[in-house]
Amino acid sequence: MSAPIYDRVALIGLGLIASSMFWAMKRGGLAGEVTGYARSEATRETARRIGLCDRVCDSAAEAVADADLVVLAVPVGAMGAVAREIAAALKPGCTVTDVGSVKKHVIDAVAPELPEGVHFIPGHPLAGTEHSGPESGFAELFDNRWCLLVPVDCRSSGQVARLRSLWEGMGAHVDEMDAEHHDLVLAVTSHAPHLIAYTMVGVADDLRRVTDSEVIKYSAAGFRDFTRIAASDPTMWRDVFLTNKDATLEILGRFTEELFALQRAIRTGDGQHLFDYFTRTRAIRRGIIEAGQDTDAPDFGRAKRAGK
Ligand SMILES: NC(=O)c1ccc[n+]([C@@H]2O[C@H](COP(=O)([O-])OP(=O)(O)OC[C@H]3O[C@@H](n4cnc5c(N)ncnc54)[C@H](O)[C@@H]3O)[C@@H](O)[C@H]2O)c1
Ligand SMILES: O=C(O)C(=O)C[C@]1(C(=O)O)C=C[C@@H](O)C=C1
Repeated sequence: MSAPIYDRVALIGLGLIASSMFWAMKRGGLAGEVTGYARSEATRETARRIGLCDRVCDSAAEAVADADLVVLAVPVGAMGAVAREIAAALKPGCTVTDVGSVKKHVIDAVAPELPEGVHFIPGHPLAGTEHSGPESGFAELFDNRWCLLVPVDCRSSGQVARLRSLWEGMGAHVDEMDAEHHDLVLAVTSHAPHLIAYTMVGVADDLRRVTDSEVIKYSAAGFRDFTRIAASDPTMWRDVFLTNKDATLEILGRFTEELFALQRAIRTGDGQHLFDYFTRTRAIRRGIIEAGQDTDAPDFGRAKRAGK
């Protein structure tokens, strides 16, 4: 096994993403000692019991002391407070990154808290599940998934390359993007879809109560996916919507317009509108597969190697 990319890594927040990073770093021999901290005593106890982290500390400052890489893996709304808590204990020249689902808010909240000379490189792995907490992580979570890095300071380019190697070592494909673009893209691909899933499950639940039918029991595959997504962590998603407000509202506005147009087509019996719309969306899915852009598709690796 080659030398670790970082001698010392600190994970702040010990939930799904941090625990998956820990197991993935251990799998690849990517980090020397990994320390960890979570705000709740119960989470720290669980982490110690399952061997999550080489050392679980009772304060964030203790966890980051001497770390070459500090990973903020807490809900987006808590990032600023955590940065303030660790700032004085950071090793000069270390890198601080985060894994938050929203980037502009995290940059605005974290960057002003960090001392001069610390490299702040925001990040976001596009991988997750509906589970949360220290016991939900697994080493394979990032395999063949994207991780977006959002560099904010050109003086950090050497450290960006190093962080990129860490994510690649954990199995991810890495791209760089600016924060505003990230937040708009994610509003389309992740945030609005989550809100729609939450809403559909709420609607089905209301219906069940009203009609006493078995809406959820007999749900088909598509709706089952909605219920899985709607089981995601309420704190995390509350924070996502509150901190990516503008982009999410923009996408939801467009979504509502399209929905009304489809609703009208159904009411007026405009089958042509429905057929054309579904033909267009089917072509989009097929185009994604042909371009080798679906990381779940079996031939993704081949398409990437062919430079698509
Ligand atoms: N779950 C996903 O699918 C997913 C995917 C990519 C990125 N993310 C992002 O990763 C981050 C972590 O998400 P997760 O799914 O691992 O969450 P999680 O709920 O599994 O874990 C969050 C951890 O943070 C701790 N925590 C909360 N507030 C804290 C504070 N003030 N100080 C210290 N610790 C604190 C909690 O105790 C918990 O251990 C979030 O910002 C989220 O947006 C999540
Ligand atoms: O698979 C899931 O459960 C997810 O919702 C993961 C998912 C996503 O929307 O794709 C959720 C939030 C993240 O910020 C990144 C990934």
